[in-house]
Amino acid sequence: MSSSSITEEEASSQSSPSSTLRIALCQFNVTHDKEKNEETARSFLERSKEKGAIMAVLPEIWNGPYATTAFGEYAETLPDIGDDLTDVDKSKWSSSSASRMLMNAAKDLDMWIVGGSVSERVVTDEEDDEGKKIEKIYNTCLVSNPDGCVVAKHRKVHMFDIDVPGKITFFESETLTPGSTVSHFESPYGEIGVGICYDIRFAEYAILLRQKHNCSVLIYPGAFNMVTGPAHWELLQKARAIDNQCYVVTASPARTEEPADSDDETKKYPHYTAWGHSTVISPWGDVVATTDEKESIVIADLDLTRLEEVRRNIPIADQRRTDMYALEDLS
Ligand SMILES: NC(=O)CCC(=O)C(=O)O
Repeated sequence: MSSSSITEEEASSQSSPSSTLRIALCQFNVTHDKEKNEETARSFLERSKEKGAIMAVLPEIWNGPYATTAFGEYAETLPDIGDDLTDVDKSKWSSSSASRMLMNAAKDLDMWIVGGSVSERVVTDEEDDEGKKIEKIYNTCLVSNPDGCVVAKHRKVHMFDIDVPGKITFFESETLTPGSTVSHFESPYGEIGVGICYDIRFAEYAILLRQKHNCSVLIYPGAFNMVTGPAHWELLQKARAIDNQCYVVTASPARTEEPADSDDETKKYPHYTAWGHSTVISPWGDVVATTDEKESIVIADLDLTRLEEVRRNIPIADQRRTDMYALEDLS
């Protein structure tokens, strides 16, 4: 045997995805204090590592308030796919403390991090009537591999623009621009798809991740609310899991109550009450792990052999009537 030969065990681990993925969902209180939020996120990531997680997921908009009027103030210039910590000081995103925290944590802790989302500022080449460059703000998720390198960057595709009179009105598109990529990344656990919160309502997006990009896990950092959370959060996760015979993973901020003190700095932006309940659903539609509204780290072991079993038992992928209907990836 030559010295470059590999054992059968090594060969099988190279040719097929690893079969169990321990994932941690970091559900924590998000405050108005950016620095404090970064410290909290880092400490939840460290605790996830201590619990044996290989991958950790943060919530949607974890570095500041989830409010259309706050997105601009908290926005940062973010790295792109392929960027890592080499020469960060010379990079245009060097002032992004959120990105630095995520990439450093991934490297220090030797973990995959699906970095929830933060608001991203992009200065375009377009100019307004006064010749000033037009800026766009996106709701963006960065995924870092254990080398601290960005392997996916998802800009929320579907804007959370809803009006349920007397209950909840929210228009992300007042300040945010939608992205236009179907986002996924390769990992030792197979291809993993990424969406953000409201994206989970769109079956077509998840179907593309499964059918065109062969994803086994769909991850949605999210922040549902007290109206749609109890009604739709778990059902939507189950629907996407069953439609696509994939694991579906969500991570939400913990629920914080509206502060009573009207002089408080925290009154600067309207309060958004998150539903919480970060969850993992299996390809069969079972709840693998979940929590309530309080701070917690949800740990789940994703058995990837279960995917093959469910797909073999109910072979919808082969039974699809592609002579009757089709879904195209136009992105
Ligand atoms: N942050 C969001 O996209 C919220 C989505 C939501 O609550 C919904 O009902 O959908």
